[in-house]
Amino acid sequence: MHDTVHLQPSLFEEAADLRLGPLDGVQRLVLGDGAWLDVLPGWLRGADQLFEQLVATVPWRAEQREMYERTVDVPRLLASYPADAEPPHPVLGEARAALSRHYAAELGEPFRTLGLCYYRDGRDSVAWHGDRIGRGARENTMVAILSVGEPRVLALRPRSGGAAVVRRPLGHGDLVVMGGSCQRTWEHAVPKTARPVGPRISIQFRPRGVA
Ligand SMILES: O=C(O)CCC(=O)C(=O)O
Ligand SMILES: [Fe+2]
Repeated sequence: MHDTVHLQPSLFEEAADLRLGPLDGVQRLVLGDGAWLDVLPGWLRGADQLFEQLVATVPWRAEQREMYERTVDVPRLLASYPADAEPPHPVLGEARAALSRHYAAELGEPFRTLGLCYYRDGRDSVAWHGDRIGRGARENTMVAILSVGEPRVLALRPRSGGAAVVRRPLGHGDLVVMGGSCQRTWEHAVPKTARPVGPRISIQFRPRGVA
């Protein structure tokens, strides 16, 4: 008689599969009006695995808001982790620490909070906005975004108008950092799309008081 053998990846193997690369390959795109965008494709190896774990373990929140006297669903799922909260996965704590080290001199303070957005399909989106609820409305700051799952386009456009729209597909462990005056002088969005796209999770790292 044979025993059934269940082949399960060990915790060690899972941890080894998930790895952040060095940040020294980051490339800066000068957007104009004092804004810039740093990009590093594939910063996190094993990002698809992290995507699956976050889908399963994060307490996702569906929100609604009032619009023109109607209540509408916010078209994405959300989760937020304040400065003193444990991130939903240890590798995200490592990512925050690595970003804080890399940008210490330029940012002058560490990244603190985590915000997560889960775009289930092409109908999920975020409309044009700047992260201007907090200090980003008045001061230069940074918002770093790690993307896992399937790529979605992050679009950026200057508030001053003009045709210049930057479009970056982000997924599978890609990193971008919006910096300088980006939250004041530019807007960003993840547009809806009719193309068949897979699900994506965006993990945003922000300093205290930036939202
Ligand atoms: O999904 C993204 O990468 C952008 C999310 C975003 O702009 C926000 O939550 O403020
Ligand atoms: Fe934003």
